Amino acid sequence: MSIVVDGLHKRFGSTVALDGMTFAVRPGLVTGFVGPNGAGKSTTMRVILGLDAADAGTALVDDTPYRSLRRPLRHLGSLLDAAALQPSRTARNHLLWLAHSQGLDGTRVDEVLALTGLTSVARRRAGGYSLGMRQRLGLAAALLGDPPTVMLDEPFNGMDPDGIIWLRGFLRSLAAEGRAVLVSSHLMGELQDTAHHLVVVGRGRVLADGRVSDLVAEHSSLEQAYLTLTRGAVEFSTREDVR
Ligand SMILES: Nc1ncnc2c1ncn2[C@@H]1O[C@H](COP(=O)(O)OP(=O)(O)OP(=O)(O)O)[C@@H](O)[C@H]1O
Repeated sequence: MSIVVDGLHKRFGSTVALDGMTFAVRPGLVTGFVGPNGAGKSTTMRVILGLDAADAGTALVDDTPYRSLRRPLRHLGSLLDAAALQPSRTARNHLLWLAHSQGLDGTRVDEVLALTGLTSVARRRAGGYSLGMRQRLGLAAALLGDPPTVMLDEPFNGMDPDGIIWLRGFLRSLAAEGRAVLVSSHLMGELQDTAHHLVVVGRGRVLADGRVSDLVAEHSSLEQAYLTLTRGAVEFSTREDVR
C-alpha cells in the first residue's frame, strides 16, 4: 500500500479533528477523499506529511513515516495549498528552486511543466497566475520527484471547465501508469467521472470506503451516496435531513 492511515486521533483544543481515521490508498487507482467541511480531510493529509502530529495512530508512506523518508518527493508528491509559492519567482524558477532544495534533478522541471500544460507561461511570475494556473503549478511540483503516490487537496478548485476536463483525464492517466492518487474534493460530479474508489469521512472518521461503481449502483449517483452517507455528520447545514 502506498499510504496507510491507521487509527489517527487529533484534537485542536476541544475540537476533535480526527477520531480514529483509518484507510489505505492503493496503487493504480484514483481514490476520492470526501466529506463535509471540517470532516478532517486536510488534517489527515497534514498528518500524512508530518506537518501536524497525531495524538495517536500512524500514517505511513511506503511503510515509513513521511518525515523519515530520505527523498520524500520520490515517494509522495502533494498539493495542499496552491497559494503556497513565492510570487516574485517565475513558475520555472519556483520548480527549479524546489528541485534543488530537495536534492532532485532539475532536468525534470521542463517535463512537469509540459505535463501540466504550463510550458508557454513558465517564464511568467507565479504571483500573476490565476488559481487554476497555480493548481497546475502545484501539480507540477507534486510530480517533480516522479513519485508513485500523489496526494492532492481540492485540486479542481479554481479550474475552468477546460481545466476540469483536463485534470479528470490527467488524474486517470496517473493511475493508469500505476500510481496511487488520493484526491480530496467537494465536487461529486467530478469524482464520479474520475475516481475509482471513494473514502467518505465525517467528524474525523471513515463513514464508507468502497468502489465508486458500487456506491453509484447502490445510491443512483455519487452525490446521492454522499448525501446519504454523510447524513448526521455535517456541522453546518441547510439540509433538511440533518436538522
Ligand atoms: N490548526 C487548527 N487549529 C484549530 N482547529 C483546527 C486546525 N486545523 C483544523 N482544525 C479543525 O479541525 C477540524 C477538521 O478540519 P479539516 O480542515 O481537517 O477539515 P476538512 O475536512 O479538510 O474541511 P474542508 O472541507 O472545509 O476543507 C475542523 O473542526 C477544523 O476547524
